[in-house]
Amino acid sequence: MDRESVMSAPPKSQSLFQVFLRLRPAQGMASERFLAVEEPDTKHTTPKHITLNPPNDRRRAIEKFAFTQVFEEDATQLDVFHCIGVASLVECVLAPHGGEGTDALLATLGVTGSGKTHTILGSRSQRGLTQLALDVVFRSIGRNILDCSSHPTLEQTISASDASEGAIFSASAFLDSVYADPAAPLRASSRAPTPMIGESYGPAATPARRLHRPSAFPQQPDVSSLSVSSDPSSEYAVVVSMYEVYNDRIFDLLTPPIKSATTKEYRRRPLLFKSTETSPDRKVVAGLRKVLCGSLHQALMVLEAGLHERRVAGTGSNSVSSRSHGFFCVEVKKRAKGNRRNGVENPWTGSTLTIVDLAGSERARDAKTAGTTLAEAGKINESLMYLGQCLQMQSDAANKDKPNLVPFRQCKLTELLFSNSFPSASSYSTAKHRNPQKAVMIVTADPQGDYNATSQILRYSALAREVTVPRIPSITQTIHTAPVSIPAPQQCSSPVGSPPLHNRPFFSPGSAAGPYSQPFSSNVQRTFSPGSSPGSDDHRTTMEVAALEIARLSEELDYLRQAFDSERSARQEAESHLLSMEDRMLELEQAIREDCVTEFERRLEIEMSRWRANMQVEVERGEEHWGRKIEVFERSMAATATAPNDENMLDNESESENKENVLMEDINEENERLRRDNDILRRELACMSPSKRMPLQERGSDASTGSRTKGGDPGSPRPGRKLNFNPDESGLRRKLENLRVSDDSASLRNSSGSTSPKKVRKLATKRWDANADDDDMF
Ligand SMILES: Nc1ncnc2c1ncn2[C@@H]1O[C@H](COP(=O)(O)OP(=O)(O)OP(=O)(O)O)[C@@H](O)[C@H]1O
Repeated sequence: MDRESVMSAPPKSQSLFQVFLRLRPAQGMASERFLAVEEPDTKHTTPKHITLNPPNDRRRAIEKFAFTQVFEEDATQLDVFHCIGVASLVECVLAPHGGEGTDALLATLGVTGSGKTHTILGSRSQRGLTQLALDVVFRSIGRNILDCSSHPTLEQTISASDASEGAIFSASAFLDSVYADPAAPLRASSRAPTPMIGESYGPAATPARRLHRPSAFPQQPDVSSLSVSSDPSSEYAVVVSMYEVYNDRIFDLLTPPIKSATTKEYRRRPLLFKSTETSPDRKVVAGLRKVLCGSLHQALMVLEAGLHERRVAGTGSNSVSSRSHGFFCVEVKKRAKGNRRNGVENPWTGSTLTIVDLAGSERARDAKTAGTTLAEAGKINESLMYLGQCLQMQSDAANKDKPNLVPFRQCKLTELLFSNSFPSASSYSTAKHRNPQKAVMIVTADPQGDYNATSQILRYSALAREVTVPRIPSITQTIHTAPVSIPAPQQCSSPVGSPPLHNRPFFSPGSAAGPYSQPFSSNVQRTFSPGSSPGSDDHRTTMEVAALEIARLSEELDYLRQAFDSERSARQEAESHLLSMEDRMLELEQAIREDCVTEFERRLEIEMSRWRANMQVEVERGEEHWGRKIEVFERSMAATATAPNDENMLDNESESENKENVLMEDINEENERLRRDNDILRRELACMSPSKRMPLQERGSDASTGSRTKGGDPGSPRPGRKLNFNPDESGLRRKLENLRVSDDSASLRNSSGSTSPKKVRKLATKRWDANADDDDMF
């Protein structure tokens, strides 16, 4: 099956991308050039093939790649614009012959710093393919374009027909919200580095800061003479939207970031790529902000605003390196001219030209990236690896009867690029069938840049590849021939461009073990040295096998190096995340500890003050009690001294002795009880460690419950009774009652010094001094 028949075959076997190669001119100190462009053969006028000569490594295979066309260093933006057929892509979108248009995709792919952004977005003096394509779109639609200012319902009708549930804005409203006063000083055009960390925005990039309106855009190259056909019976509206894929998530570039309530940082909300109610068979980026542009100038202003929000950073490989895959979408909406039918507006249909500036693959070692930028690079490399696999598969599918499934769901980038390129199951069943999108990929390369990274990109993006194994001199030859000259690599035995070129050994289809597990097979050209004798065939074969193995291993090594880079960056990302989590945990632990200490000290202080107050009450109570005792004793002594006559003397003496005995008895009892209480208090004080004590409330209730359950008087002292520290007044009073001397002494106190004779009992006499020790306790 030749290439033409492959391309015209039904969608299942269609190659999705035309692939062009653009070489970047040398800048600064040029190192050794490893890429050579082959002269076109007689049938072609433009070069299509390049050769990659591994620098300083004669053991590595020489690779030859075929592209739709190769643009050399001197090719201008206009050359690229014309040759890749941007005008025909625009024409497909405009659908000049009626009906729905065809979606078109234009993307750049390459190593970092190889010129992708230059090609797509141009520079301060040169327009890129995006600006040129927009120019052609507006020029071609001409007067058939509808504008919000002249058609007030335009916004509303477009919004109603929009499948992506986007928010439609008129250009004037959007630009007024983004740009400062038109009279404000001018800002140079083209993107500026945005100081963003992760997905948050630093103070310099807050939405409060409005941009300065660019006064003029570059006018070169000029395409004013170029316009393509549009449908004269239709009227058009142009809707522009922009988003980026950063760390595998989609962010709208035209929606301002929102300030987070918790972190106070400005953040964008990631969007979903999904099927909606109005587009069940097609995935769309849902919820995008879209701007209705009535002129080229408005569209360029929107582009400028979106580019300002795109993530870029300076790396060791490129001073303004794109850190995300940027998508710029020009939706051309179209409807039949004329009056409404039955009062209903004619329906809008539409096709989209999507222009993609992919972030470049990079090696951490060369780019000297670290932290967030290194983690970004890991994600970029990973998504580009998946893109490479998809390109490989779709190309293999184009050359086989039984197509392989393109694994485009592995990351957001490939989902966005491929998921709508194939007819969905539902669109097979329904009559409505969209034309498959037309896609052009421009691979950019620096012929003096990073050989390994360039070779890797070319391997999976080229339309075809051939490998020439270098001839390695035999050992005998080396010994017997002196001096030894390094033989030049053999040329391919078949010219590049012949039908088998569509085979690509890298990322072999159906290889479950990964891209590096498949040895070279189909298109390795075995080369034979013309000077070798037939007798050395065995040896030569062995050497060739060894050379093949070396080539395979070096390729495997390249892949592993790349995988290692991305793994390392992922690990570093995880490690930095872990570290920040550990810091957070330490902070939390510290805060909790401080809270605990404060709470503990507060409670301790409360306990101490309660304890001090109780002690004070006890001391006062004891003093009062002994005061009364002494008073009673003094009174009784005075009564004895003032006895009226001798006859009663004996009686009085005996009565006084009895009273004294009773008093001593009471005092002894009271002493006994107070000693017990005192012991209890001492014991309690001894074990009064704040951490071991129950909360006061609990203990208070325990004590009271305990005395109730024993059925006795809660106020009567018992061995083992706990002190009640209940802070409320009634508890305190109860406790004081418990500590009262006795009923007798209470009655003594109540009668204010008049001892009642009824309560006097005769008991064995006890010596006062025998109890003197008891007093020491107070
Ligand atoms: N064809 C060209 N002619 C002149 N200058 C070029 C060309 N291609 C690239 N450059 C210059 O090379 C530098 C790097 O180019 P650019 O930023 O486009 O690289 P990139 O591939 O987009 O890198 P990254 O992936 O890191 O964003 C820029 O200064 C750019 O102006």
